[in-house]
Amino acid sequence: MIPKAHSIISMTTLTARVYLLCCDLVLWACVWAVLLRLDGEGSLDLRCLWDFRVISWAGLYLLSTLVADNTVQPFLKPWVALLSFLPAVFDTVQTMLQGTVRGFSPVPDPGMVVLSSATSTLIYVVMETAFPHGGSVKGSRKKKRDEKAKALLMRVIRYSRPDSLHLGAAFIFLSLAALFETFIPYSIGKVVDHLSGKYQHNNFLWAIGLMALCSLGSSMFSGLRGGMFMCSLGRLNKRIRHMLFQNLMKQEINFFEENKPGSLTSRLISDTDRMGRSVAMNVNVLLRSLVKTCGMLYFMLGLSWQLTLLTCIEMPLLAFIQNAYNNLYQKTSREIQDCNAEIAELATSVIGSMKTVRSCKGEAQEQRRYERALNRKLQVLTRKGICSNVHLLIRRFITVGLKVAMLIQGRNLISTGQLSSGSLLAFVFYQKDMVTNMKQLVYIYGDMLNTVGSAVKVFQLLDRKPRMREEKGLAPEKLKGKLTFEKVTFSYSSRPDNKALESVTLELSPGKVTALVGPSGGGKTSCVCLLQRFYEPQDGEVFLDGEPLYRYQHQYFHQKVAMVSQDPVLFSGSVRYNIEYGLQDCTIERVEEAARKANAHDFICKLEQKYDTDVGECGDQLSAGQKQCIALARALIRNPQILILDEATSHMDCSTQQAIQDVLNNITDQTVLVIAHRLETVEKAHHIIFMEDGRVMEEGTHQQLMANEKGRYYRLKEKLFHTEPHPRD
Ligand SMILES: Nc1ncnc2c1ncn2[C@@H]1O[C@H](COP(=O)(O)OP(=O)(O)OP(=O)(O)O)[C@@H](O)[C@H]1O
Repeated sequence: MIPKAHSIISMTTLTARVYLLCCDLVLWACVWAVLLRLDGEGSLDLRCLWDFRVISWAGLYLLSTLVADNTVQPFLKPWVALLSFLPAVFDTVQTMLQGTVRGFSPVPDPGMVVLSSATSTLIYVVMETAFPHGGSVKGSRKKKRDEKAKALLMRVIRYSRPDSLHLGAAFIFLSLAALFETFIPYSIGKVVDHLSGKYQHNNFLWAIGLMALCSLGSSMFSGLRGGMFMCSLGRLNKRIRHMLFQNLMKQEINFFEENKPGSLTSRLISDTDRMGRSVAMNVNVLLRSLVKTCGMLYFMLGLSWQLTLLTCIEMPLLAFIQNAYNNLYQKTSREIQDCNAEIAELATSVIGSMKTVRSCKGEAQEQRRYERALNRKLQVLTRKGICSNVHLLIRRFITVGLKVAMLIQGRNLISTGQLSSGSLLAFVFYQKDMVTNMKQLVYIYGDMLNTVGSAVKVFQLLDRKPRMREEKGLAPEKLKGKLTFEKVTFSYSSRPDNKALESVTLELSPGKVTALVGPSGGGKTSCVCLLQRFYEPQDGEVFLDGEPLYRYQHQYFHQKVAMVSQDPVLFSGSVRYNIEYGLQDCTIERVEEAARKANAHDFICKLEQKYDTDVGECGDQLSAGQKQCIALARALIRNPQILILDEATSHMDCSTQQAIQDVLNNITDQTVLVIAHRLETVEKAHHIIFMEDGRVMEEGTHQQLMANEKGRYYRLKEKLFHTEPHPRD
């Protein structure tokens, strides 16, 4: 409170006030001088007085934001509002009490100015005490949240900049539609007046024509406006999704391990959609409501200022209730979003691993998990429903009460001849529309801040920088392919305490086949992952031809390094598409040659549409061995300098394995790394590295390692390779 109290009496506040007062004085004087010249009396009727006050308030409000800083503004703004409206309210109430309408001066009483200052100070102090704006932790947190939401909203709007042409056209159609719509109740009132008074055919026809024109115009421009906004929404959605997907593609593998596919797809699909809606839909409704409200206010004041005043009482009450409801709504919406992401993730993971679930008899357990997730969502939805109903009830109560008061006052005005029955009917239409519009205005603001919650998640993904060292674009024409691990230590981010590799030093030479062997969990696949730059080592470095891997250009590097894994991933599409994946302008001859080398050509030719046969979702229509053959062909077609086979032949039959062995035997200048449990492959490797517990334990040729009868390789060979073929191969 102390800094606030200080701001109330500070010199800055006083200077700003004096400055604004002077500006207002100039305005009063100008209007007064114009009036004196026009009618010689210098007075206005009540409606013009209100119009003038609204305009002067808007001007002073704008000025106050320009001349004062953030600390002074919260105090200055209520003062500006009071200074502008208090004299008009005073004149209006006095007129209501006395029942006579007289001329009103645009220049307020000096006492009124003092009263405005005193009242605004008092209101400010009371409000600050009752609802601390920035003083309390909760208050400042809410303020910060709102500011953040507004900043995000502005960012969403900035993304709509390329659609400014569409949005501009939409705004023109919107204004025209709102204008025509505003005229409809007025024209209905005129029709009723012509029917109830003395009938004049021409006037009646004119009124009917006006009504028809307004309805037609409103429908036509509404349609055009809707179409334009939908088009902008579609374009914005497409842009955001594309950018998001582009950024997702750049992320390191760790990111995809930390974020489940379900929640990422939810961000990509529903959150981008919600975010887009916050702009196109809400801005559409917001602008339409704003334009309509201004137009209707003008007509309503023209029909009866007393009834307009009654209508205006409803607004702050509804706004207050809506504000409270918006906070609750935002909270529950966030919870529902989380529940949806959880449900989607659960369903995706279970459906994606149905075979495992079935073989482990996990159906009942998964059903229970899914039901629990659904129940959580149901609870939040029920809570949301109850809040919404209570909110609706209170709103109805206020609306009905004020409508009754308005009709009683309308009846009084008709009996004193101040209002025609047609005008009352028109007013009732306006009032109904006005309340709906105002509700929409308040609701839309809340909903915009609310949908911004989705924007937060989308922007978080959009702004995320991949946690990989920036590549330096190295792409030498000639690559030897010498790979070296120098004291590499690495742990996965999900298990930072478990060292998958510890101070590993090894070398893979060009023209040689190196085999990595060792017990399960020894670190063989982790080596391969580092070689592929899926992860970065915490310590040490992996070099290719003496340069750290990260220095190489991404495209270049993956063109030179090809890998076939134990469970290769095929994409839904033809066999040919899968073999030439990522290559451009690849001839069928090259595809066939690669397939022949991988011993895949024969079985492909037996397929119904040969190379054009669809392999199904993830290659489901092929056997595991056939998938490995196609993956091998995909690697060989690239003619890579470095070929990695991670138990790549484990599902292949003996003849295929033999064919692969032939490929390996014919290696001349390529660097080949194999992880295999098959004796022949390992035996024939030029160099064998034995890994255990993330460390290199032994290395050498088969003969060298077998010479040590107490060695780990010897024992492993005895244990695993005593029968041929090995069960895993
Ligand atoms: N994605 C992962 N997240 C966390 N830890 C992992 C991950 N992958 C492997 N590990 C751990 O890293 C260590 C080395 O595993 P790695 O897969 O490299 O062994 P491997 O020798 O290839 O085993 P296998 O022969 O069974 O394939 C193990 O302790 C393993 O539990």
